Amino acid sequence: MMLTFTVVVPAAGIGSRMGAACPKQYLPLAGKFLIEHTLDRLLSHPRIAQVVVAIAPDDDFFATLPLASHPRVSVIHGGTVRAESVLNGLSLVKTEWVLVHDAARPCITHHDIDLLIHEGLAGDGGLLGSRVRDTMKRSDTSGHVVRTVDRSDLWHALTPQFFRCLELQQALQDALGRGAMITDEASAMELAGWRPRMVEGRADNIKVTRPEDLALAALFLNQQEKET
Ligand SMILES: Nc1ccn([C@@H]2O[C@H](COP(=O)(O)OP(=O)(O)OP(=O)(O)O)[C@@H](O)[C@H]2O)c(=O)n1
Ligand SMILES: C[C@](O)(CO)[C@H](O)COP(=O)(O)O
Repeated sequence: MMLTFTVVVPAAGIGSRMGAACPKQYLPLAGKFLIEHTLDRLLSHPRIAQVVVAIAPDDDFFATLPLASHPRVSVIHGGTVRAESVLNGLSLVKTEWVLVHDAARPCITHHDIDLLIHEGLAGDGGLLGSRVRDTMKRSDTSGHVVRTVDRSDLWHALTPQFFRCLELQQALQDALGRGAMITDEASAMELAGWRPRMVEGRADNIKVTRPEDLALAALFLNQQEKET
């Protein structure tokens, strides 16, 4: 019997760095809304049984999308920070393992999802990442370079991130309770003493964050279509 999973999609952000008139997940991208690309990629994966989308309490747009009535899509209200949105989403998860994937990452591929599941199941779970390619610098508060940082084991943390649901719930609750700075699920799991696996994924699995990212995401989506 093939193990299937739920994906929690945090989609309750406002996209402040995008500076658009609407939250970035609802910006047009390659013929549909950004979030529709992300959800289509997830729902078309054979091992994804359910997608739980965490939307902002005042989001009345998601309900207008055809995907809102998809039988394998559930909706819940997100929180004021991403970790709260994820935690709310986890309350609807019925599978032992859960993936968490940003709504703002539409270029995720099935191959990378398969890689993450395979590696994550062998241990405490894991996350997709891409190795840093540039020379890395640390600056001081005045914006002057302080020193060059050894990049040999530095990664960009991506999503999906993949963990046992109960362990992730506990780790997020503990981290939020301690007021810890949690920007991804792995940081909560690390704080709880787990050792998430870093799984090298595609660097085109970008998070659409700033205006210039939209054209890049369109290019990557188009390129990926040609690869299939
Ligand atoms: N309270 C929040 C904040 C963010 N997110 C989601 O987390 C993902 C990654 O966060 P980010 O790229 O930072 O999105 P925003 O918070 O919307 O962007 P910004 O920081 O520029 O406002 C996004 O899909 C976003 O919708 C969420 O569900 N709940
Ligand atoms: C989870 C994440 O995509 C990992 O890189 C990222 O932390 C989410 O974006 P944010 O700007 O940190 O909310």
